Amino acid sequence: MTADPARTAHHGLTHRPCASHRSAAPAADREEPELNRDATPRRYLMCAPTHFRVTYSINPWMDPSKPVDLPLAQTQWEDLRDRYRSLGHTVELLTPRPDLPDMVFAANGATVIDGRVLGALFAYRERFEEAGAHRDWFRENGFAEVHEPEHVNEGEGDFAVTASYLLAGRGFRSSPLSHMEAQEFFGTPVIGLDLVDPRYYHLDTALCVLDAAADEIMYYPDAFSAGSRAVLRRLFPDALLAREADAAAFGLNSVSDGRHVLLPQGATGLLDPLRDRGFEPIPMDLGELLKGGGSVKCCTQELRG
Ligand SMILES: CN(C)C(=N)NCCC[C@H](N)C(=O)O
Repeated sequence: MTADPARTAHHGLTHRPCASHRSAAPAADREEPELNRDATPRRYLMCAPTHFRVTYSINPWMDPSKPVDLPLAQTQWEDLRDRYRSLGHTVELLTPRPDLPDMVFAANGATVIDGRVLGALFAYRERFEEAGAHRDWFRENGFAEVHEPEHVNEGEGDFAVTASYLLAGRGFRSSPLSHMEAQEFFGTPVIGLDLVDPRYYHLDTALCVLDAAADEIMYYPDAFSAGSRAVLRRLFPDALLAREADAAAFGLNSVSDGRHVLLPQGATGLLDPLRDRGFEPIPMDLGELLKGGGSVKCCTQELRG
């Protein structure tokens, strides 16, 4: 495989001191990173895992032979919801449906920018009806413009919003045609990114927006084609690059409010790099939801504007 210069030159992290360098310093000399980031209040849409189960497999993480501990899934999900609220964010709730076991992954149901809603069209029959439940929720909750899409897109699973771009994944779920549809609808330049590893089947398993206003992201380079990696390097030269172990722990499936980064607890290698940039990482245990192939971000749809 061709070496990726951004990755090899910095031990997996671009333009920041490596975590292991910091911890090697004597305690007295160690500089504590400054927390210089501002959180902005967010509004999120979530759906309780009341009917969550793994009875089919539509991604490599789902194994129907592994039982889900539903009470534990519920507790983990409530911890996430309560954490958002304790940080000052608003959490809206979508009513779970017994026939839609993946509905807890609310990020996939739509993409909202400036109060305008681009609905989802799911790739798999098993999730098809979630899209209508989302659209109904938006209509009932005062969102005037709700677009029913023509092309397959799995909401924020494959769309990530920064100030300058709508980053759009393709390869496993969302159709490239949905990228043009989103660009037309939102009037935001879409950057299409090819996902090449089935474990990272949605963009939000491989890339996370840390500070939308500053176009600051983190991502796992190997989840993308060579051309898409080049595009990401060009547009985001200061991005935090995640290592394999943290990507495999779903570390890119995180949610940032500009200061706090709620991330799956197994992604320990991201903690120091995030702190070095002035973020406050908050590890969350969503182990039961991981059995469905999702974590923090998958459970969280952001209602922008
Ligand atoms: C962002 N990710 C990864 C998500 N936003 N969603 C998780 C979807 C999981 C579901 N079983 C599926 O395979 O569709």
